Amino acid sequence: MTDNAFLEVSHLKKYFDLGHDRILKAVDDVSLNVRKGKTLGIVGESGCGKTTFGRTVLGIYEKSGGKVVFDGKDTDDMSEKEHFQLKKRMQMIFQDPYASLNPRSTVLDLIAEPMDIHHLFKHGRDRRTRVGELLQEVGLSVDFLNRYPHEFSGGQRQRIGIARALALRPEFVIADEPISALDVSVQAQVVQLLKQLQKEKGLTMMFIAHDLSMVKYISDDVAVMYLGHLVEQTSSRVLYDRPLHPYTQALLSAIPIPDPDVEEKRKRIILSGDLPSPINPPDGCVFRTRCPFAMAICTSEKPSLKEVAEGHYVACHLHPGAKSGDAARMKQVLSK
Ligand SMILES: Nc1ncnc2c1ncn2[C@@H]1O[C@H](COP(=O)(O)OP(=O)(O)OP(=O)(O)O)[C@@H](O)[C@H]1O
Repeated sequence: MTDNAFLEVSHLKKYFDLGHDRILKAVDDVSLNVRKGKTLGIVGESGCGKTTFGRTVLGIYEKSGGKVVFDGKDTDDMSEKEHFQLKKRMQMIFQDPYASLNPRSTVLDLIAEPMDIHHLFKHGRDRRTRVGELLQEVGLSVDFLNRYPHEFSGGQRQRIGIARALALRPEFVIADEPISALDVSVQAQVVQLLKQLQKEKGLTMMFIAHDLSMVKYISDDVAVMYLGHLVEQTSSRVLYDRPLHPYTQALLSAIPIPDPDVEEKRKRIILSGDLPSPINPPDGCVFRTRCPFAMAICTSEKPSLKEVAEGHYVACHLHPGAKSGDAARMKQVLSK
């Protein structure tokens, strides 16, 4: 999709075998790229497969199909040594900092653990100095080295989680809903910190979230997922100015606007029904059962992801080459 891709994912699948002939298609045929040194936001409702996608990309889950190319190298062609190195180069920041930090370990041991696994230090003094540096990078005091996770607030714990993820100087970081467990007042601070660290270190990042306003702030590009499928991907600016997929339009129309005049005038798209089960997804387009514009073709044919404008990819039968009747119909529904 893009020339300067750091991560290239093609046709990635992750199916969970639930037994009794039941297969849950958590990620189904997702292709996308993350540009080097940029942040890709991944958005979609709870259960659409964002976390599974991130974990499968990192190799935490074994993929059921497809390809992951990291910095030009197919992960399937890597040697054991390269895989071990890869674990250093890719890191994850988790949603719930409390659950992901061992309550019996000190901050020093928690942050040093990934470095200990890779035997980075000969002397305890160097280990302490490096952890102190990391604490300062995430805005925490070096005085916290000997304290335990329960002594910290949610925002501080997430900073410890970020320091731990950065300990091995990764090139690629997946932040999986890093702010959803935090108070609204500290969410912006943590996002601001991630944005600053990403810029300073030239990190390539994937930011998984369902809060579209924060995604807009931090992401260069955004990918929208629905029921294990990628439905739209483009730059953050274009996605928010000109969303093309009806699902993206619905997600965006649900963000509250602080100005009451604008809020009153704008059209909200309310999706009917719940997210269908990924064990038994709809035939054809997976979104068709909730789509206000569904047509006959949406039942019989799965739309493929197509580039409708430069760098703007959509999987929807209304695009591209939508017949004038379809476009008019879309306008009509939107103006109701
Ligand atoms: N280990 C697993 N075994 C079986 N099913 C799973 C497993 N992990 C996830 N799933 C299922 O895969 C689907 C996608 O889940 P996933 O957690 O990836 O979605 P999500 O978009 O990240 O949601 P959330 O925002 O709630 O974390 C869901 O139906 C979920 O129940």
